[in-house]
Amino acid sequence: MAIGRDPNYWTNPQDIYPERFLNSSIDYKGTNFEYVPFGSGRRMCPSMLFGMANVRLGLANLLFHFDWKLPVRLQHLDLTKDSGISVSSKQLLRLISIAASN
Ligand code: HEM
Repeated sequence: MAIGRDPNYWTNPQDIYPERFLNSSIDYKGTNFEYVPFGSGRRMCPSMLFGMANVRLGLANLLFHFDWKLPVRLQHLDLTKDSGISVSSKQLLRLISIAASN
């Protein structure tokens, strides 16, 4: 089981529910061991800040320039995991982009 999906620490861990992080004290910086996207301790990712800046910059640009829709209902997304060294989805996540009018 992936650390970030342990039901001992997360309510409905398989659900897509980003709001779970609102008003939560859990962050990604390596001291909350139920959520360690960059690892923790002396071997944790040395590029955490660079990585976060790039994720935020890319995401902000995509959200600024496009409106996004799912082709299926959120509940119908197939979240089956692929096997491998890191967690990824077996099915591609397909989205519909609509040029924003800003
Ligand atoms: C969002 C982007 C990134 C994520 C989620 C991420 C995540 C991780 C994770 C989980 C580890 C293993 C930590 C551990 O063993 O405890 C790691 C290690 C590492 N990452 Fe990243 N990383 C990201 C971006 C980057 C970038 C952009 C670079 C380089 C420019 C980088 C360089 C490294 C290096 C060199 C290590 C090995 C550190 C060591 O073993 O001492 N990472 N990263």
